[in-house]
Amino acid sequence: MTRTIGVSLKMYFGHQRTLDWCADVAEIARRHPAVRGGGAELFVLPSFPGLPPALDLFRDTPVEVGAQDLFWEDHGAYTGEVSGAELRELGCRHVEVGHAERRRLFGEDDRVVAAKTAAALRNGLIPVLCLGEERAGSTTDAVRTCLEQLDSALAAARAADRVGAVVIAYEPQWAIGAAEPADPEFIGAVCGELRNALDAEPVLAGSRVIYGGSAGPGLLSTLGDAADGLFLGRFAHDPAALERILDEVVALDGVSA
Ligand SMILES: O=C(CO)COP(=O)(O)O
Repeated sequence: MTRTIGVSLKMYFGHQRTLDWCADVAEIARRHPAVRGGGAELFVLPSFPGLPPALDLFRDTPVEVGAQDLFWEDHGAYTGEVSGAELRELGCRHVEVGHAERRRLFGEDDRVVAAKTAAALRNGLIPVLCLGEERAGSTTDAVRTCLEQLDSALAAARAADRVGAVVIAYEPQWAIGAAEPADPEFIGAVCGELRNALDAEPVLAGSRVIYGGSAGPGLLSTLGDAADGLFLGRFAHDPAALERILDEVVALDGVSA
């Protein structure tokens, strides 16, 4: 199976460090068997100014580049915003929508998330749709929250008849920025239910369910096939850590082959 491995650099790095990190990851991607053999699909989300140089640095690799946010309109008097149309024109493939930090710090609510998801799909971008419960609780509660968020996030795209493949990043909010990820069994149970929901809808064919929230080396091996991959933050800042995760993809492929 192909594993989807995404990295959001959030606002951690300055410009030069972003370029150095992308150059190191491009070098790993050019030679790593997980990427060369198609076992891992890698996408990277730098800050907006990092997009054009990152697209250049990854040009001769299969690594996809995307943005951490977009505006819900495509053109106009929206000072400071960046449209999905421009991201697509640049060559972006993915765009993140609904991250817990945007909800908490920038007041993005379900309506905004739905409008941005529709804008992504309308512009041919794959939304990396972040879903997750605020507080740790039962898997039943987590699944219910995620399914409600998924339904609400897709509402505007459905109304416009523009639903397509998405990457769902299941990110329990309480596990973001923590020392450890959520319990692998818990992750597997929630991702499994999200997978069932996606499989029930042919318009969502090709969608992926990946896990984020203090994910790092070692987690993928434990999860096995319970998730389609990982959405990484801090624990991918060292390119060597990302390489170890790609090594895990190779080992898992060996196991399931
Ligand atoms: O929010 C995340 C990815 O977007 C996860 O971040 P951390 O892995 O740093 O907790």
